[in-house]
Amino acid sequence: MDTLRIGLVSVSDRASSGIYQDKGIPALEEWLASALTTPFQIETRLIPDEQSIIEQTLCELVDEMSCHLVLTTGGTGPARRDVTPDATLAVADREMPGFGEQMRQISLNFVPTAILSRQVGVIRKQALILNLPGQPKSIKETLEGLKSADGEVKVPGIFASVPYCLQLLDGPYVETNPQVVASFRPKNARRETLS
Ligand SMILES: Nc1ncnc2c1ncn2[C@@H]1O[C@H](COP(=O)(O)OP(=O)(O)OP(=O)(O)O)[C@@H](O)[C@H]1O
Ligand SMILES: Nc1nc2c(c(=O)[nH]1)N[C@H]1C(S)=C(S)[C@@H](COP(=O)(O)O)O[C@H]1N2
Repeated sequence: MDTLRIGLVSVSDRASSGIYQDKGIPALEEWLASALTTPFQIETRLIPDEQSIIEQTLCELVDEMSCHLVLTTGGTGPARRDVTPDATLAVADREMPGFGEQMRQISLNFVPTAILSRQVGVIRKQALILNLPGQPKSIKETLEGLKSADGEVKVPGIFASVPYCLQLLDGPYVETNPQVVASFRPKNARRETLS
């Protein structure tokens, strides 16, 4: 069985030039380690907010590194240099509008400025590419969703739908820790695994 390959792209002028330390990739790595119960490999890239560099990086991760999933963080807002969604759309074969819609829904429970994120989800070849905002805390918020103090899910995180999406793209069978995020797939798509 093919192992899940995940590309992580932190898009930040200041982190990529060393003005501050990048917290995006560590936050993504930490969250994935807590959420995934099936094996995965990671490729990371830290780049500035330059549309051509973002496009090249996404293409390299999907076309050459054969990633099944690419998560970006940063550069989704309205500022002039925020161009991650534009780069993502430019390399997309198809849009998956539900991901952007659901992320903004979730984020509105955390910050009123959630509507300022232009984040998108797209498919390029075999890969699902998702834009997350740049605030490191938004990574957990959008992937995992909103829970009450006793752990009850109030708004499901977008990662609930990622394993089934990857399956529909003929990618590996991915399972998650339900305490972090319960992945959902229709009954006829479920497989017994030895995990
Ligand atoms: N990679 C990162 N590591 C740590 N903190 C980050 C990172 N990216 C963003 N942040 C924080 O989140 C805030 C909002 O993110 P946004 O993507 O809008 O950054 P930005 O102000 O455009 O940053 P930059 O100038 O680095 O591109 C930033 O001001 C910063 O405090
Ligand atoms: N979950 C979550 N979503 C969020 C935020 C956040 O802190 N948490 N910040 C918002 C803000 S303030 C902006 S400007 C947009 C775009 O952020 P970006 O440019 O860092 O991608 O994301 C929004 N979405």
